[in-house]
Amino acid sequence: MAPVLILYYSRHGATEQLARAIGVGVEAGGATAKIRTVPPISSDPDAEQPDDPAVGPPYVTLDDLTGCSALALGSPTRFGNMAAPVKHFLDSTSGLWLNGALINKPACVFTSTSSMHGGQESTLLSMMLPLIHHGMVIAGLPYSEPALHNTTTGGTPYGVTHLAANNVTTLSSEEKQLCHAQGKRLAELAGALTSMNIEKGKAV
Ligand SMILES: Cc1cc2nc3c(=O)[nH]c(=O)nc-3n(C[C@H](O)[C@H](O)[C@H](O)COP(=O)(O)O)c2cc1C
Repeated sequence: MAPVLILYYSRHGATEQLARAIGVGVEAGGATAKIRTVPPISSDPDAEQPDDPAVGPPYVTLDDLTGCSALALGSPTRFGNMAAPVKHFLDSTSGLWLNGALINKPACVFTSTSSMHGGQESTLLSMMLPLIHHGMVIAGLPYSEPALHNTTTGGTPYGVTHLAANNVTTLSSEEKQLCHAQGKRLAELAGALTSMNIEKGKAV
């Protein structure tokens, strides 16, 4: 099966921690986790895309999206919404939309906030919208996951989250459990949907 793409933007490392923990769950679900990031946006409209980061995952390409069996998409919360670099990348995917390249692939979303009620769910919901336009199948987290009931930090049925209170990027035990569950669920859904081989069609 094609790899599960885990794509995120992270300025201070919290969203990256979620991405890596989801990757552990993906591998536990029998798939390969391919972790990628997006470049920051420059205020100079003529700026070239920077070289891949010296440390950490390389920048995503459109081929990474076309070639994945599933997508986990992560962003820090910025004013209750996804960060601009993530939206900027999504806005470059209209060619994939035209070709129906992502139709019927499962996807999940994840985010980090610095405050408990700072907009985790609104960010997650806003990140789902472009993926729904692409025809992806959104996978949240079911309440059969005990950590969803017990968490006093992050974790929502809309997708996994981290509460980075005081800028602490380390995941709580519940956040980690939910990341593993989310990654495993995504990998298993990718396997099931891939083997069903549903006809995809094109957007237009
Ligand atoms: C411009 C900006 C807007 C932000 N907006 C919110 C917000 O609406 N709610 C919130 O709780 N935190 C907000 N934060 C804090 C980040 O979401 C939080 O620090 C997050 O954990 C950063 O993730 P990262 O470590 O992956 O970069 C904001 C940060 C910045 C820089």
